[in-house]
Formats: sequence, C-alpha cells, structure tokens
Amino acid sequence: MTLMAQKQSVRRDILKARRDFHDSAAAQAATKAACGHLLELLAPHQGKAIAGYMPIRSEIDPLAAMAALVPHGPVAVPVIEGENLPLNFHRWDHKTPMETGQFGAMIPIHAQPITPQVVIVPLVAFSRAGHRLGYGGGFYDRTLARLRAQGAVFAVGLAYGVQEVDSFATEGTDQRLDAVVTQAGARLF
Ligand SMILES: Nc1nc2c(c(=O)[nH]1)N(C=O)[C@@H](CNc1ccc(C(=O)N[C@@H](CCC(=O)O)C(=O)O)cc1)CN2
Ligand SMILES: Nc1ncnc2c1ncn2[C@@H]1O[C@H](COP(=O)(O)OP(=O)(O)OP(=O)(O)O)[C@@H](O)[C@H]1O
Repeated sequence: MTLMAQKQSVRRDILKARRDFHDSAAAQAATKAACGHLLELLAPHQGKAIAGYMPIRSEIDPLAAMAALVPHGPVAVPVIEGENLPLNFHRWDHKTPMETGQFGAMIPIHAQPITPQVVIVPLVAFSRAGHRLGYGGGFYDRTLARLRAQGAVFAVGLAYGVQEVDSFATEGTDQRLDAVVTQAGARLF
C-alpha cells in the first residue's frame, strides 16, 4: 500500500468514529471538558496571538475556548489562499461578520491578517507520537512549516479521544503537534 493509501484508510476509519461520537449524547460534555483543558493548557500563553478554527462537519467545537481567549489577545481563524499554499489567519471575535469559505468553514468577510504564535489545529486523527492527519490538503503541514520557519509557534491539536490511533505512516512534510487536548486532558509531546 502506498503512503497516501495508508493515510486514506486511517482517515476513513477515524472519520466514521469521529462522526459516531459527535452524534452521540456524550459529545456535548466532551466538548466542554476539552475546551476547559485547552484553556488551562493555554493559560501561560495568554495575550499571544492565537489561531482557532470554525468547526466543520463532526470536528470538535473550539468556539467556547476561543471566546474565552478573546479578551486576552488577538484570536484568528484560518483562511485558504489557494491550493498548495499555506493558510492565512484573519482576526475573529464573536461579533465578526462571517461568510462561508472554501470547503465550508466560515471566514471573516473583512480580512485582518494575524501571524499566530499559538495554533489550535483541527484534525481527523492523531497518533501517540503526536503526528496528525487532516483532510489531506496538506494545508496545516504547509502552514506550520512556514510559521515554524519564522519563529516559535505552539501547535495544539484539539480532538475527541476516539480520534487517537497508535501510529500511522508519515512523510517528511508532516508537522508534529506540540500537544493534543481531548476531553481526557492535555498531552504534551
Ligand atoms: N474547521 C476547519 N477549518 C479549516 C480546515 C479544517 O481542517 N477544519 N482546513 C484544513 O486544511 C482548511 C480547509 N481545508 C479543507 C480541505 C479539504 C477538506 C475536504 O473536505 N476534503 C475532501 C476531499 C477533497 C478532495 O480530495 O477532493 C474530503 O475530506 O471529503 C476540508 C477542508 C482551512 N479551514
Ligand atoms: N510543506 C509542504 N510542502 C510541499 N508539500 C507538502 C507540504 N506539506 C504537505 N505537503 C503535501 O501535501 C499533501 C497532503 O498532505 P497530508 O496527507 O499530510 O495532508 P493532511 O495533513 O491530512 O492535511 P492538512 O494539513 O490540510 O490537515 C501531501 O502530498 C504532502 O506531501
């Protein structure tokens, strides 16, 4: 099996598990618990520019944590600039007028670009070693590579516990996470 086919097979299995959990009665409490753990983990980073994301499909919803961070410093959300390009981040708060962006995630109508020092990363699957798999566009891999080339960045994956896998095949461009937060707590890598 090629590397891409192996990743695709993990994506398919974990997306089903994520969807099932997201649709279950346990999802709401898990989201609340994970947002609490995320805020605790990010307390030492308060005041830094922080990128979150607008959830799509069965992704865990980070908005409660993002809203709590807004009074402390700039919060931003990802915006696609084009295929094979890193993401940009535009400033967000709960009053920002939004429109639907590519692939369905909401983006601010008026762009206020931000360079984040902390990135809350959406993901499909994560491994015990701190690797992540997204939807396969390579957007976050390119984005974290660029941010890390520019300076220190703390990348924290946010996920339901069911998205963990022992390991999966990786390639050189796969960017590791610094931490993952689930409803069970935060893990540093
Ligand atoms: N909430 C959220 N916002 C985000 C991302 C994300 O993963 N989550 N992104 C992170 O990159 C970017 C959006 N990128 C995305 C890229 C692909 C697909 C997607 O659904 N892909 C198809 C397969 C596409 C194809 O290969 O033709 C799929 O999974 O069905 C979704 C989002 C920016 N914003
Ligand atoms: N920095 C990079 N430069 C060039 N190509 C890259 C880079 N990062 C990733 N890629 C390529 O992008 C493609 C998709 O990568 P991958 O399958 O790891 O995406 P993903 O991590 O699931 O997606 P995302 O990062 O958007 O969540 C792969 O072909 C990979 O080689």
